[in-house]
Amino acid sequence: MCTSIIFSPKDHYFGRNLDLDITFGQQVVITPRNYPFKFRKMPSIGHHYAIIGIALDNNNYPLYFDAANEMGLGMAGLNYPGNATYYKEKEGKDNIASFEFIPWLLGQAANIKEAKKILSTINITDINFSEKMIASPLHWLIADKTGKSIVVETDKDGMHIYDNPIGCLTNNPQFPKQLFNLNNYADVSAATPKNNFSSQIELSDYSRGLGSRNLPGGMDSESRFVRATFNKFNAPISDNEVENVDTYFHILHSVEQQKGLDQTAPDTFEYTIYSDGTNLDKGIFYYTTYTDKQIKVVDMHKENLDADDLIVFDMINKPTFKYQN
Ligand SMILES: C[C@H](CCC(=O)NCCS(=O)(=O)O)[C@H]1CC[C@H]2[C@@H]3[C@H](O)C[C@@H]4C[C@H](O)CC[C@]4(C)[C@H]3C[C@H](O)[C@]12C
Repeated sequence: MCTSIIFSPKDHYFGRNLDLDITFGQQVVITPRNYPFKFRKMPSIGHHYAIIGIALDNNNYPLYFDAANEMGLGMAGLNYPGNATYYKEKEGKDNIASFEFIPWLLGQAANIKEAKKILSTINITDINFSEKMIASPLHWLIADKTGKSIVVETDKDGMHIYDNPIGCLTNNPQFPKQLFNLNNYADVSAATPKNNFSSQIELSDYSRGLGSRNLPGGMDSESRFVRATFNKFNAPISDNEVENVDTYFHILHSVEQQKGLDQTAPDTFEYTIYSDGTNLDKGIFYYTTYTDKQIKVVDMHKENLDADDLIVFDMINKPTFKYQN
């Protein structure tokens, strides 16, 4: 499972937890403006917005999991099994394979308004990247530096583009159902609850935190959707980049999956491989990994964004301890 959010305390931070039971050898990849993006059914784009994010560098082709461009538009693909449907090529449409969707949109759109325009002519096709790497069933959270976000789901009945009023996405079920489910948690609060149970019974607030007792704690996607949304909307807001980045990671880590809790096969467990976030206003990319919670930083503007070759950084995974004696 995965969780993606946009958090807007002052600047806007967009990214995700990537939860899986296998790792692909992903890296931090910057695609500079003059890297030629090739598409299976559309003409190449020789000049485009620069992009930073996590990708699998497959023979010099960036297969992005999540990314943001230099204009402050971000996009993440999350598993959507059983629902995601990709279509046959359609005449008169821009036929884009699911693995090309992130480069196509982030290469050309500066914000949600422009993304919606591009989306109106897209047909997401069922073309596989290769025989070994078949199309993944995904849906996408897309957000910009105004704090707005949308969700794109390609279901059996066609493509849906939903405005996302809460800036959060996990996995199944469909986004409108996830949003509706929040109604069940209207009584969850950061404050000490009042006794609405009965005025005839005396109840005591024997512990702090009783207002959030009914937050769902599971690893499942509905629980993470509710928890991430509650935690985000109750998070402190600061003027300070370091404090805001720190809070952003607290939100993502509050829904992270510890190894051993989500079994996918005998002796195999899904876990949060990495958490990342881009400051959409400044083009600064931050990440942590399961084994190294120290926040790592890659500033896209410190690189030559007019280059034509991918710029790749290995993810730092080594646990860091600060010994005090
Ligand atoms: C599995 C990842 C999503 C994480 C997630 O939602 N996990 C939940 C698993 S589950 O529901 O609980 O089973 C997705 C996100 C981006 C995906 C990758 C990107 O789309 C890039 C390529 C696309 C190729 O078609 C397949 C390999 C791949 C390299 C994808 C592998 C995998 O499907 C990724 C890594």
